[in-house]
Amino acid sequence: MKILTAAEMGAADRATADRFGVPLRDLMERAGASVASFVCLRYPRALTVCVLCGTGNNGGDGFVAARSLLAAGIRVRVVLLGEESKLKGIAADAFARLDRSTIAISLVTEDGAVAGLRSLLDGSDVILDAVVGTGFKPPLRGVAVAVRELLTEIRKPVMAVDLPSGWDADSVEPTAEGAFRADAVVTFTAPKLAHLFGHLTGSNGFGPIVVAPIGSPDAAVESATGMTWTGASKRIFETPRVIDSNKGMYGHVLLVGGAAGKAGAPSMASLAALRAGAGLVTAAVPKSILSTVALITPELMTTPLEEDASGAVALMNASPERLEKLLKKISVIAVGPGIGTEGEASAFVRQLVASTDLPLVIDADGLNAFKGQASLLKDASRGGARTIVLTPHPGEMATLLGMTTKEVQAERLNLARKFAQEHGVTLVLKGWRTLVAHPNGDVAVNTTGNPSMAKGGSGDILTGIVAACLAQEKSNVRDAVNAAVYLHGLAADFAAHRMDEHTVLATDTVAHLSDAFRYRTLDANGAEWVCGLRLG
Ligand SMILES: NC(=O)C1=CN([C@@H]2O[C@H](COP(=O)(O)OP(=O)(O)OC[C@H]3O[C@@H](n4cnc5c(N)ncnc54)[C@H](OP(=O)(O)O)[C@@H]3O)[C@@H](O)[C@H]2O)[C@@H](O)CC1
Ligand SMILES: [K+]
Repeated sequence: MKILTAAEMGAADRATADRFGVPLRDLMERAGASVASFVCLRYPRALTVCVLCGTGNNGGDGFVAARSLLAAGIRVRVVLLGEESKLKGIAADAFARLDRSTIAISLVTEDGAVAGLRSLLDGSDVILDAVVGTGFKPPLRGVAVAVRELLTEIRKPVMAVDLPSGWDADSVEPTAEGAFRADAVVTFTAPKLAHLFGHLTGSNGFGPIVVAPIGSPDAAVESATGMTWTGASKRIFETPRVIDSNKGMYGHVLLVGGAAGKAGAPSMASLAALRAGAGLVTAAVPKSILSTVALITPELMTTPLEEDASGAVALMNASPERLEKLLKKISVIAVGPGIGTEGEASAFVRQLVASTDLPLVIDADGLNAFKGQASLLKDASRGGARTIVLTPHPGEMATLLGMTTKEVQAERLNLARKFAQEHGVTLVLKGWRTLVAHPNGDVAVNTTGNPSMAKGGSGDILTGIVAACLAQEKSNVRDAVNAAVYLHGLAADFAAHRMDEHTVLATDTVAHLSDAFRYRTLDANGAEWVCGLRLG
């Protein structure tokens, strides 16, 4: 699923009309109807809905939604914010089609009249915000400002049509000064940048944002930014496995990590790789922790690595003879969890990365082994011809780039894209809205995950899931990594839903992977939930 700018959305709408013969009026009809359907699905007990409409086409969607809600047996009140004479084209037509004998319409043209809306809003079960959408550029002006202030005082759910009014559709910032509050958003055809980057819904940004199809064919939707949504890639894991499956078909993950006293990280990564569907998982860890790592689950195979004097993985493990033995029949290597930077560990990691053609996932201190030497990763990836996936958190990314974490966070999107392109790697930059930057410059934005993941072990679990997804989908690196990131956050969302977010452990996320794999993002109306956990 592509992510569009406001201009690209407008172009898609026009192309739908001009090249595919679907009148804009029909698009508006479907947009309004899909908003009404979502209200009925989300708020089945709503008896009265108030629709706040602007004078542009966003307001037009609101008029159509009002008509559809009435047809569904809901009492509807429409408030037009602005002069009726400003309505034009399809929005004016939609307004004219409202039956004033069944729908009460209020006109509000000046600030002084806004206070009078309070009882109307208080008496509604749901409020629809159809004031401005993708045609808006900040700052908000006119009566819309007073209405926004009034809404902050009213404790009724607000559902935004297309965008919460006041958000710039092209914003990649997490917050927007002066935007309407929203508990849910229904947008159309494709998400815009703000839908995936912003905290649009609820106090934490966890309310639903759904994308309703309204009749624009894929060929009419073009994006120049190369931005996509990770969730769409999860489809690759939604078809049942072939009936005569065997473990050889789902790959053999070799998890390399650990050090004396650091058995937890490789154990958790291995467990996650098994749960995420790898056919076989072997943990190669220093021999002094091998028996501890093996205890994580009996399905895990283990192989001992020699230790140096500090208890770290010794460089001799990367000799050609030892590597040949270690990597036999392996499909994906994940290196880094718990490996540390003591002793010979970093030299071992660099030697391993340089000595094999196998797909690699590099995490944690596996990444820190390349501090000041990121060009070695470029050499190893051979311009993207070989699969290397890096999974840094912002601090590890900062180390790789020789920058501060703050500088990385300020430029996440551009830095991730540039690094992936320049080094020919797939880069997973973790954090709120994890980014998956691909070697060709495309970037997928992830919308799952929550603050319960801010705990030791989360990164190790992701490493295991990425490796397992790659092992199962070796020829489809892009979808495998996007899906892994999405599934990891989704499993944590299920864990946080069932438990208090403070109490969720990284291994609880593994325990909820099954919910994540079974989850479907399409609702009964055919709308795609790009944000928010769809339950029931
Ligand atoms: N294109 C299509 O085919 C389809 C489009 N669809 C729908 O159309 C929406 C886009 O419609 P749009 O382009 O008319 O813009 P829109 O968001 O209503 O804003 C324009 C209005 O806002 C006003 N306004 C502007 N800035 C403002 C400010 N700072 N502060 C206050 N007001 C401000 C501006 O007032 P003016 O500047 O004229 O005084 C004008 O009245 C899109 O979000 C989707 O919902 C769907 O039906 C599917 C088919
Ligand atoms: K809106």
